[in-house]
Amino acid sequence: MDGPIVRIVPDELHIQDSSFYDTLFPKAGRVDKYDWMANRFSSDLAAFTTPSAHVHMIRRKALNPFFSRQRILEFEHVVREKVDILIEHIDQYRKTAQPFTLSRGFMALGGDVIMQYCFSLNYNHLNSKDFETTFHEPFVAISAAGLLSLQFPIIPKILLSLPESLIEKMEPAYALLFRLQSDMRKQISKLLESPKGSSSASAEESKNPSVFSELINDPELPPSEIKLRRLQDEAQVVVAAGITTVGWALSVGAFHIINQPEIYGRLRRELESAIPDPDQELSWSDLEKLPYLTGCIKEAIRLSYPVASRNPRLLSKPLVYKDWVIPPRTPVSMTIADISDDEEIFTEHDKFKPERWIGYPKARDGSPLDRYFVCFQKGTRSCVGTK
Ligand code: HEM
Repeated sequence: MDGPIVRIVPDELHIQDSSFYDTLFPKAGRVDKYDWMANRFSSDLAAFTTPSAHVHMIRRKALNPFFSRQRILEFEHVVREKVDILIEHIDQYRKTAQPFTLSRGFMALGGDVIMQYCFSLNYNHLNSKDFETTFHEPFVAISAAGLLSLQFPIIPKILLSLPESLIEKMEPAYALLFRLQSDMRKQISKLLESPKGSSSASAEESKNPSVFSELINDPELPPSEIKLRRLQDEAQVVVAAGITTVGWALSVGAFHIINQPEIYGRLRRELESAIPDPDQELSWSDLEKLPYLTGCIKEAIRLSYPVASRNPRLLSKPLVYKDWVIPPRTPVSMTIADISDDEEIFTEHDKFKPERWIGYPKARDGSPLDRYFVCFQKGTRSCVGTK
């Protein structure tokens, strides 16, 4: 097994060449996913799992407005409220000199923010004792089951036919997942039953309408797309995709910053000079202009390896790679970690080096380093939650 192209399973090729990423994940044109992989998380009707580029486009178009920069900025005050709760708890641990697991705090934060945004529901994981309750365990259990389901697609079907109480005994982490699914079902059913154009009672309670209360009223979505099962799949994927990625990136970033006094000191100095009065908050629009903070965020995401699996794509046109021409619709994959770990691009790739992102850095091949920041993937099927 040598060279940049490897046939990793009988019908799939894998390419290891960072400069080819933009070609396999283009910004336009028909890019299908591999249908063999669609149902491994038992949510085959979500935009993320949809194999067909055409159906994906319909689903993605409906999701995009909720994740625009403007919409996220309007929600900033809620994120701050939740962050303040986390900080209060950390302060208590500090005062009482009690150890605690910071990564659990970040998972709780991610869960509370995303459930509030998507459903106007407050799961209040941030106030569970020692952040005991988070979505971390159920989503890890789903990911592990997903690997098995990929090879044995019968498994999710069998699991889904068993009583929930039995599955909970086999894997207790599923208890929280079932609660989440049941809440989503109830919430979506309530929204579906409410007259078109009106928002649900729970959405009214919130200062912000929720993603799903609006999605259901999207006039451009065909009726077949506004069905309970389909919306439940979408909700589960949005929640799963957002919580563990963000929670883990924050944990990895905090680990490196806390353990390296030089990095901690430089970040602190940048923040202190930008926020001379700690009672005067700086908005996200101002924070994102701070170069060292931005470098820390990018390194945290790069080194958290958010999506570690390979990502096969099927393109409708022949793919030309060096001397090879790959026939249309051949599943071809690349893996984000291969690019994030490419020593030719990120020297000392395993080191947390925020300064590598400062200024307008270039990779050795002369392209902007940002070209190789592929943690959100690229092109038509890249992450919807980048803002
Ligand atoms: C550090 C943060 C995050 C990273 C690094 C990340 C990374 C990714 C990647 C690599 C994909 C493509 C996966 C694939 O196709 O196999 C993806 C898709 C997706 N992400 Fe994220 N994500 C992050 C945060 C979020 C957040 C906060 C949300 C929403 C609350 C979100 C929602 C989604 C959705 C819905 C998709 C599917 C998009 C589609 O197929 O059109 N992600 N993400």
